Amino acid sequence: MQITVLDDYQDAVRKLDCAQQLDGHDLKIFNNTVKGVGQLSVRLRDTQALVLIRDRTVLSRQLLEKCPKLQLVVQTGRIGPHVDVQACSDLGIAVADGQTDPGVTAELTWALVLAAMRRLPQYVASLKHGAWQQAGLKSQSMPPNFGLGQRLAGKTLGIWGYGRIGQRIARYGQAFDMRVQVWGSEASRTRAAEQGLLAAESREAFFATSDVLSLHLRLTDATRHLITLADLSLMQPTSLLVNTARPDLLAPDALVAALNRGRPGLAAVDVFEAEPILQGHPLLRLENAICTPHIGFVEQDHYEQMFAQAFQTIAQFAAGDLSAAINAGDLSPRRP
Ligand SMILES: NC(=O)C1=CN([C@@H]2O[C@H](COP(=O)(O)OP(=O)(O)OC[C@H]3O[C@@H](n4cnc5c(N)ncnc54)[C@H](O)[C@@H]3O)[C@@H](O)[C@H]2O)C=CC1
Ligand SMILES: O=CC(=O)O
Repeated sequence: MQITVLDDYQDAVRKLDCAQQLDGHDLKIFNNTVKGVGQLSVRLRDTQALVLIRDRTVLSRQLLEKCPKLQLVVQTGRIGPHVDVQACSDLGIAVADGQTDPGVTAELTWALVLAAMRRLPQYVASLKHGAWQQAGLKSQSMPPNFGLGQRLAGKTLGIWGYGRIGQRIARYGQAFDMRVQVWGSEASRTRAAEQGLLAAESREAFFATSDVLSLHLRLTDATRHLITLADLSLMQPTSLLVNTARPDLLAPDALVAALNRGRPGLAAVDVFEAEPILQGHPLLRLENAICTPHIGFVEQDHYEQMFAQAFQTIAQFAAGDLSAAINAGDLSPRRP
């Protein structure tokens, strides 16, 4: 089979042990992202199995119709709205997705929380420049007391999106002796209350009382631009907003505007509207924002797990086994 891996922007796949599973197949790996249907269809003209990393490539009906040999789409992680599964089914293309480990993103989220609350990037940078600023960082561009950092114990952690990752975040928050509160659907709040957490009384109270507010919603039509500047403006000047979920959960430009107003006082962000983030993006310039290059899922063992699962699905498919396809029962008979 000709197997194409799109968006391997970290050039990771060739280095993985599990890539050996694809020996004997014609493997094409692209580590630059192209978005136009025209360019992508040229790239995918002879592809029979396609491996997608995250949701950078939109597989629209228009594109899929221009991929005459495509038989299988495999996502490393959950399929999202970027894949038109109905169009795949209509065209006889099997679609399979995989599990990511929620703990991997939860750990990165906590790395960001600790780094932001204790001002690690600033302390590390200042020490590298020869300054031993043990009594607090001093910089004209920082608000008063910014450089002293804040402890977690006794503070309130707010979680919106009490799913796989959100529930890990809650457990780790309890381990730091934080008061954990959940906002979101009635079901999420009920589940949180059953598990001994607090269910926030209102959206306003949730934003106003969370010292660390972490987003773990999925991006859907219902959650797109759900969080507004008005919500963020309710946060305290000492509070931290963390987004390792999706950028479009927030209204466009709301976070930068809110940080510029000092409410919340801090942000930690792993996901951006345009990735790679454009140099000169305001979030990269703001002293009170920590940014990482979408590495919530990036970790050695996790890469092996995600790709091993994807490559196993391809090997099964090549052997005629369709059991991993989420649309197996719905496939048009035009393709095997
Ligand atoms: N930074 C990174 O590398 C990674 C980011 N992610 C992102 O983390 C987020 C969470 O992922 P998981 O925990 O695996 O997802 P999940 O599906 O287990 O949980 C998502 C939560 O969103 C809630 N939700 C969905 N629609 C909602 C709505 N209309 N209103 C209120 N709540 C709603 C669900 O009830 C659920 O509690 C996703 O956005 C995912 O894309 C996931 C893995 C890695
Ligand atoms: O951002 C990564 C994901 O799995 O979602």
